[in-house]
Amino acid sequence: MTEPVRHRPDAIARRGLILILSSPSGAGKTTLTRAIAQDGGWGLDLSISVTTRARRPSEIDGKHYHFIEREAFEDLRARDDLLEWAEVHGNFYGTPRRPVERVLSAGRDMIFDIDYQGTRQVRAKLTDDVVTVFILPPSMAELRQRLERRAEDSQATIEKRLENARHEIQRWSEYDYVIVNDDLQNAFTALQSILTAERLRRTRRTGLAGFVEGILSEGQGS
Ligand SMILES: Nc1ncnc2c1ncn2[C@@H]1O[C@H](COP(=O)(O)OP(=O)(O)OP(=O)(O)O)[C@@H](O)[C@H]1O
Ligand SMILES: Nc1nc2c(ncn2[C@@H]2O[C@H](COP(=O)(O)O)[C@@H](O)[C@H]2O)c(=O)[nH]1
Repeated sequence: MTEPVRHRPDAIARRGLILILSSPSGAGKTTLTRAIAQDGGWGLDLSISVTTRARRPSEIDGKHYHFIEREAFEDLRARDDLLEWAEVHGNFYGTPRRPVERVLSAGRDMIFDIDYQGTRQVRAKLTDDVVTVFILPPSMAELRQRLERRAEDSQATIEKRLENARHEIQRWSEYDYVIVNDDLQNAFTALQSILTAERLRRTRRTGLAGFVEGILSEGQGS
């Protein structure tokens, strides 16, 4: 008896995607971004931004951000080395272009933690391959508590970020998905579900036609 043919669904080729998380400061996007990127099972590359903001005590240069001077930021912009950039809370932030191009051309996925201005720019450039998620806090009071408990910014910076949060929260409707980060584990599960579903999208799976042909050709011409 001949062995039944076993097609391998995990080998179906697909285009890489960019998963963008945005939120007001303190809603938890960095926590969620890092949790899913550090879980090797998800095979996500994390985009490391450049910023002119001062490093927080817990941050490591090259891991959390590339901390650079304003002049170096202007040089990157002038050379078109940034995929997108924005001024947020009085500092400049940008996504280095080359790592993104490398990851996408290898058919892998990348996760970004960027604001709504950057999200608009990336979406305009890479329309089909961008999935956007907005993280909401359960309340303004909880947002304040999280920023104060995190204790990484001065009180003046926290007040400024809370003021900006009211403006940023109003961008929620520009996003494909919205997660309310009340319980962290629930929010993480929701994020994993979004990634799983988006990876299964027919339009992104360039190898699907070949896979179907393989199934249909079984037993033909033998
Ligand atoms: N569901 C949650 N419940 C309670 N605390 C949380 C939850 N999610 C995140 N936090 C905590 O809230 C704080 C802010 O989270 P995080 O730094 O991820 O926010 P952020 O949106 O990335 O903010 P920023 O834009 O300022 O970097 C952190 O101390 C984090 O541990
Ligand atoms: N447009 C971009 N926004 C970015 C980028 N990297 C981070 N950010 C956003 O800035 C604020 C503040 O971040 P923080 O680390 O200082 O708290 C937050 O909304 C980030 O998402 C970027 O490369 N481009």
